[in-house]
Amino acid sequence: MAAQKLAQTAQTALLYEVIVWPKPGLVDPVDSGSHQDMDIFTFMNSAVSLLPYFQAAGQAGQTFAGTDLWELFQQLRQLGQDAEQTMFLATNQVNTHKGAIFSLGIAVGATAYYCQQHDFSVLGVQQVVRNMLKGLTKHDFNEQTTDFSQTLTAGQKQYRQYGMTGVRGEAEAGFPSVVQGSLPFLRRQTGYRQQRLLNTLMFLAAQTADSNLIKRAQSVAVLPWIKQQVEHFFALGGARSSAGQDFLTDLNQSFIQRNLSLGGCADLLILTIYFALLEGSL
Ligand SMILES: CC(C)(COP(=O)(O)OP(=O)(O)OC[C@H]1O[C@@H](n2cnc3c(N)ncnc32)[C@H](O)[C@@H]1O)[C@@H](O)C(=O)NCCC(=O)NCCS
Ligand SMILES: Nc1ncnc2c1ncn2[C@@H]1O[C@H](COP(=O)(O)OP(=O)(O)OP(=O)(O)O)[C@@H](O)[C@H]1O
Repeated sequence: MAAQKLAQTAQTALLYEVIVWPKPGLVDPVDSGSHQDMDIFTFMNSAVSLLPYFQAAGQAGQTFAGTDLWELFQQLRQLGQDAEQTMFLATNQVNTHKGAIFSLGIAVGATAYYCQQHDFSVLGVQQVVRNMLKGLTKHDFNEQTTDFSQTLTAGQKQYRQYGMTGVRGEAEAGFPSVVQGSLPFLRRQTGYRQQRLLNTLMFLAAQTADSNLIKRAQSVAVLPWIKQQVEHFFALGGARSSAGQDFLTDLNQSFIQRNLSLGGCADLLILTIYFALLEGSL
C-alpha cells in the first residue's frame, strides 16, 4: 500500500480520536479534561505537523530490503524522535502525541513493509511488528545502559517499581490489546461512529495498564477502580444509552477533579482507528 495512503490514514486516526466526546480526562472538542496546557486546537496543530513523519515511516517500510527487522525499527525510532521535535514546535512545547508517534509510526512502518509482498492484513502486520520489536523491553529497560541519574519517565519508573512494561511491552507483543481486543470489539459495535468509538475507548480503559493513568493516580490501585467504572458504564447501556452518556459526563468531572487521564488508552484507540480505516470496518 502506498506510503501516502498509510500516512493520511494515520493522520485521520489522530483527528478522529480527538473529536470523540465526552472522553474521561482527555482533550476533546468540549473541554481539555485534565490537561490545562492543551486543547483541541493544539491537537489539530500536532496532527497536521506529523503527516511528513508518517510518510517517511511508510517510505522506510516500503523500501526496507534488509533481513534484520530490528534495523527497520532503528530507522523508525530515529524518525520518531525527530517527529517529537516537530510536534513540540507545532504545539508550543506541549506533549500531545508522544505515545502515538511511537505506536503509530511502528504500525505505519510495519504495514508498508508487509504490503511490499502481501495484501493488507491486520494479523500479517502484527507479525511484522513482533518480528521487528523482539527484545525491545529488554533493550530499553536494561539496567546497565539506562542512565538512572537522569530524570526517569513514567514508563521507566513503573518498570522499576512494579515490573510493568507499558507501551514498550504492548508494542513488542504486537499490540494485542488492539489486534485481539479493541479492533474485534469495534467491529461488533453498532450506532454512530461517536458511540462506537466511545465504547471502544472504554473497552480499552478496562484492559490497559496505562502508564499515564498510573502516573497521575500515583498508584496501581487505580486499575481495578477504572475496571469497575467501565463495567458500570456498559451495564448502563454504554454510549448508545442516555444513562451511559450521563455517566461518562460525570466520570469526566471526577477525572478532572482527581487530575487523572487516559493518555495510553487514547493512543491505543488511535491505533484501533488506523487499522479499522485500513480494513474498512469504520
Ligand atoms: C517509547 C516511547 C513512547 C517513550 O516512552 P517514555 O519512557 O518516554 O514514556 P512512557 O513509557 O512513560 O509512556 C509514553 C506514552 O505511551 C503511552 N502509553 C502509556 N501506557 C500505554 C500502554 N499500556 N499501551 C500503549 N501506550 C501507552 C502514553 O501516551 C504515554 O504518554 C517513545 O517516545 C520513545 O521511544 N522515545 C525515545 C526513547 C529512546 O530513544 N530510548 C532509547 C533507549 S535506549
Ligand atoms: N485526546 C487525546 N488524545 C491523545 N492523547 C491525549 C489526549 N488528551 C490527552 N492526551 C495525552 O496525555 C498525555 C500528556 O499527559 P501528561 O502531561 O501527563 O504526560 P507527560 O508528562 O507529558 O508525558 P508522559 O505521557 O510520558 O507521562 C499525552 O501523552 C497525550 O497523549
